[in-house]
Amino acid sequence: MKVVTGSIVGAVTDAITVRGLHKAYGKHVAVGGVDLDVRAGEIFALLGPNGAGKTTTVEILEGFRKRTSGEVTVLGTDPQAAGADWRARVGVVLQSTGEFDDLTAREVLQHFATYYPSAADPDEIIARVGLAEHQDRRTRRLSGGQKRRLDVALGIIGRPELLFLDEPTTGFDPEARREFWGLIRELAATGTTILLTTHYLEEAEALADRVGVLTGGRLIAVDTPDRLGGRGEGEATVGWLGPDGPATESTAAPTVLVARLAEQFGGEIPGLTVTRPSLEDVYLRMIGAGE
Ligand SMILES: Nc1ncnc2c1ncn2[C@@H]1O[C@H](COP(=O)(O)OP(=O)(O)OP(=O)(O)O)[C@@H](O)[C@H]1O
Repeated sequence: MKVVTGSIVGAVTDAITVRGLHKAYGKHVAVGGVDLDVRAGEIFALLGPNGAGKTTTVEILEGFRKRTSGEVTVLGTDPQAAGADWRARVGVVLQSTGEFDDLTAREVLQHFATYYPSAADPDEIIARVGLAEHQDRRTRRLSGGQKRRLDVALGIIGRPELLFLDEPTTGFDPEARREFWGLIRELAATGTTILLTTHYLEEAEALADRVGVLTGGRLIAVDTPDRLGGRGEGEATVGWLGPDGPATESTAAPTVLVARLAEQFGGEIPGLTVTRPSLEDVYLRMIGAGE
């Protein structure tokens, strides 16, 4: 039997389709009309300040919260009405760590593997998340970062088609974060769709095919990290070391300026830099404007 994993728009299959999503907690509108498509196989990062509505949106997509109104399709099904078969196709890594205290990482994974119809080999998953050395340690004795890896392992043990990661690398050291990014890229390369929320702009830049910026319950932009907010098209800043010290100039035509400077200096321009706004620059500008 052919498994249909989402709605088909043109030639692109969508793992997630959201139209006019609203969620209110009493009088407080947490999500105020979000439209979103996440394509099958892509890594999509949802960015936004505290309280923007990311967790609410993601938990509605995961089937953990009920929406007030709007249409949501995840892997071809409305999560609010989905059953165990659908749940087995979706992996979830929540913000808070589960506590299994006296069980070892290996035992926890072996236990959770029994819940899925086609679970991965727990030993392979332990190795993939970099917990092989600590697999026989009681989980209460794992460090914060190691617990987070176990959370990720639990999210992928069922071989999900779609993986939700809520702030996956909070508390990771830089090396662990880079390793984790490698793991996420590997999962995406083998066809897993990934929706992650993060407060780390460099994480979104390193991983995401597309990013969405949510603020005040509204999605104000969706684009590739290098194009978000007109990044790459706007002015660049050219810096160099002039006779009177460091100099900078913002220009829409940096190549022309560099050529002129090269002529002035008769060759190499001392201390030359050409920079565009970082993802963080455009993100901060956007959420500032959205407030
Ligand atoms: N169960 C709830 N009851 C009432 N209000 C809630 C509830 N959950 C969230 N909210 C409110 O809804 C808004 C959106 O919260 P949400 O947790 O979705 O934001 P977030 O973008 O995930 O924030 P963070 O980055 O801090 O995790 C906030 O104003 C929050 O206070």
